[in-house]
Amino acid sequence: MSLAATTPALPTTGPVPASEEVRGRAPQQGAGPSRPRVLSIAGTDPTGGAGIQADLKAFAAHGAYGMAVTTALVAQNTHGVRSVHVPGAEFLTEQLDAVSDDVVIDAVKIGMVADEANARVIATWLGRVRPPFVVLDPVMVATSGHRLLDEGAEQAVRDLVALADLVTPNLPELAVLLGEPAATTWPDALAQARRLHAASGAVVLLKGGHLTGEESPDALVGPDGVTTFSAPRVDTVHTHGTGCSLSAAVAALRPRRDDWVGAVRDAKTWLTGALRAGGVLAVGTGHGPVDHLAHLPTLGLRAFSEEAWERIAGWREAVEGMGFVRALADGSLAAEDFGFYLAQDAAYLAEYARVLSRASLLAPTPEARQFFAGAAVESLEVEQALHRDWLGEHAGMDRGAVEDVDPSPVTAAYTNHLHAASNGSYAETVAALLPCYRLYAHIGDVLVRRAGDLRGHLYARWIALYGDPSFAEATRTACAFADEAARWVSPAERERMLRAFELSAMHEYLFFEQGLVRPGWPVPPVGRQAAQV
Ligand SMILES: Nc1ncnc2c1ncn2[C@@H]1O[C@H](COP(=O)(O)OP(=O)(O)OP(=O)(O)O)[C@@H](O)[C@H]1O
Ligand SMILES: Cc1ncc(COP(=O)(O)O)c(N)n1
Repeated sequence: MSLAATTPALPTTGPVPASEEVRGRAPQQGAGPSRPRVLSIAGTDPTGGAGIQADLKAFAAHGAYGMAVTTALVAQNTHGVRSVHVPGAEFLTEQLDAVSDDVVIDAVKIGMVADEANARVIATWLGRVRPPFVVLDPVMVATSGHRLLDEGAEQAVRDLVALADLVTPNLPELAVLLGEPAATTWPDALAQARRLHAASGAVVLLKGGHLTGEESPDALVGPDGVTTFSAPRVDTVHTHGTGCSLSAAVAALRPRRDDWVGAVRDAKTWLTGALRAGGVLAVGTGHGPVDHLAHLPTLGLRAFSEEAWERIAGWREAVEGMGFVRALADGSLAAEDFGFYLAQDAAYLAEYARVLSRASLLAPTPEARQFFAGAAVESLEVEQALHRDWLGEHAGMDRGAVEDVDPSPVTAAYTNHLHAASNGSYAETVAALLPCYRLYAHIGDVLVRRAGDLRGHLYARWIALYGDPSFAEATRTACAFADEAARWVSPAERERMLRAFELSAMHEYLFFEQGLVRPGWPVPPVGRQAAQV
């Protein structure tokens, strides 16, 4: 999202915040409340995409404490509105007073008011209880075409606009508020928004969702001019409740931002992500909702390492069944093939250690930093040295040649993937590193099982190393760190983690495979027949 034209910050309009003293109580001392307390005054949507239900999700998504007063009960779903029940002005007053007699309200968002009597109640309440930030979404007609505001109540909503700090009309609503025909171009809509601001004093957030084009622009029009917010138009039919969600997000953000520009910029960035993720929510068969929580970790998901392990079931089976692993288990693997494999493993571990170091650098806790730094040292010092000793002393390779061995294209592709993942987040880095632990520990088990009695086995020491309980323990720790990292990422990042894990598993397969299939690649010199290793 870019700011196409930026003007200086719009000042906060509206009278002085309601303080606790106004309500006859001692002001709070010390630290302020941990979250903004934000109220939605709106209608309902039992399918959860619009109205109060959407507002509460948008509040929560922005870390606000959400409250809600109901103007109307709406029987609706993703296809449209079936009927509307308005409990009435008296009950609305009781709800509003019940909240404001008890709770300090840091911001209020007003959506569907339903009828003139409700609008008048809200206007009276605002005159008495004036939250510091008042956002009005002048809901009139649902996307489905159903009226959500009585005909004849339009003047009452115009009066509410004059009491609001921010009003968020779409193009048809803007036209109704001005008593003019709807604008069909963005410049015409901006001119109308200027007129509404001049007539009402409220800052206008003009929404361009109803236009067509590559972008879905919005604009703040206030005393200091126009600030345009441009975001890519998401190709989706799931736009139910976007207006509700945007205005609620702005109300939730405003107490923690310096001005409306800051609040709208962040709310719009969030909404674009929520629109992108809405398609896979699978709520209803009509115009579905956006995913209000697209950016948040999902606490209910399974452990990452379990889900990832299941995802690679195919690769796992393929590795278990491959000729290289079978030959290693029954001892029939040619020394030359084993030598090539070990030399590539040494080349791989040198890079693997660098990515482990990067994981240590990115790790959020001392325990994780220590684990990955330790693993990097181990990779470099122990495993590489072991490989060199084995190759030099047992597999008959020249020690210098092993140290200099170039990574094969397969090895290079694997380590390039690891380095690329480590340019992402800590979570992605750990996810990419994990298959090396997990698959090796697994293959170690498979080898130990298949080889049976290791006495006299040509590759006994190697098999014993990977079947070692301490390696299994390190694998469990690495999984635990990956699971912990995954708890705090958004669904999109979790998907990147899974993809990184899956790609590493695929590279593991190819890495084993090159032990037997390596057409035309430079093979390090292997002189003598391997002694038992
Ligand atoms: N397809 C889209 N891609 C990106 N942003 C969109 C899209 N559709 C709407 N928006 C954005 O969603 C917000 C709401 O815009 P819109 O003009 O649709 O308001 P609305 O008609 O009041 O919404 P609602 O659908 O809830 O009635 C604006 O920020 C708008 O730019
Ligand atoms: C209670 C309520 N408030 C607002 C809307 C508008 O949302 P949309 O235009 O996306 O249907 C709605 N459908 N229901």
